[in-house]
Amino acid sequence: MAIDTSTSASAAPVAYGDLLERMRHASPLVQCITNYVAMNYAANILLAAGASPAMVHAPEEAGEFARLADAVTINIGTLSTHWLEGMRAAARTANETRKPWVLDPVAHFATGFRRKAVEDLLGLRPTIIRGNASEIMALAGLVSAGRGVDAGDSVEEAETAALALSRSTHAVVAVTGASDFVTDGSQAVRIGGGSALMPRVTAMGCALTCLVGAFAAAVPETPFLATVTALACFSAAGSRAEQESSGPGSFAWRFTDALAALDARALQAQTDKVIA
Ligand SMILES: Nc1ncnc2c1ncn2[C@@H]1O[C@H](COP(=O)(O)OP(=O)(O)O)[C@@H](O)[C@H]1O
Ligand SMILES: Cc1ncsc1CCOP(=O)(O)O
Ligand SMILES: [Mg+2]
Repeated sequence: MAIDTSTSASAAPVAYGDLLERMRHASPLVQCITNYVAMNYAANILLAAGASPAMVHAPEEAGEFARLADAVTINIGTLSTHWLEGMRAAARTANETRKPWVLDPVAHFATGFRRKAVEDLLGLRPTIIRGNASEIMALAGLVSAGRGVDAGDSVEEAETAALALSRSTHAVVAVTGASDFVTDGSQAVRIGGGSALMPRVTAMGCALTCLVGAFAAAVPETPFLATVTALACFSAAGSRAEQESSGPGSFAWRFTDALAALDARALQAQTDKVIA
């Protein structure tokens, strides 16, 4: 299947900086159903970016809370039956109330329980799917080299799978890694930049999924550009944070600071450099 990047977002100049300002102005309430590993980091990343996170997953309230939220993000990283019920309830409410919801299928290929959970969640029609290359390849039915939460495949190897997955689910699909790939089934962009230290900090991808939710809420008319903008913010903050980091520990907090300090002009400069 051919991948057409000639209709990419870069064909007409996109004001990514304005989309960042819109997100900050709206400060969307994002209901993040994420894993125990990611909860604290992801909440701090959303606050740094200018959104408002709420980690609400219990089945007794997740559906009700989704009525208040501007977007929902669902991540199966530390899954249990109880959590899955909450995820389904929140996704259903998001659909009923026409709000975007984002799926992060962490290591969904690893066990039968995860595979079944993701099948159920895909049936609830996510607006956006964000995963690493191994997760996206396996979701499209290909053999992947992934074993756990970290990718074993390259983004380039996952591009065709991402396109097929987007066409079959009608979701925007984002594959992340050394460079990222985003498609809505008819257009696609690649995003470079970031830092090799990013995969050495746990929950970076999970936090990014939550930020994708924030942009999807603030830019509802185009989940594709909302996703690209969230990924571009990570690219810019990653490149900046790397400059003064001495390892994954200092990188993690410098990244939070860099995301908070990122302004429209710096984001626009980064996108001019790294989006193709
Ligand atoms: N080698 C790398 N170089 C630059 N950025 C990277 C690299 N690996 C991952 N990233 C970035 O880290 C973030 C999380 O992506 P990824 O590591 O693929 O997710 P996950 O944590 O779900 O496996 C994304 O913004 C991605 O662009
Ligand atoms: C280590 C780990 N184990 C279960 S979820 C999780 C976090 C994964 O985070 P990410 O997908 O962002 O690397
Ligand atoms: Mg992940």
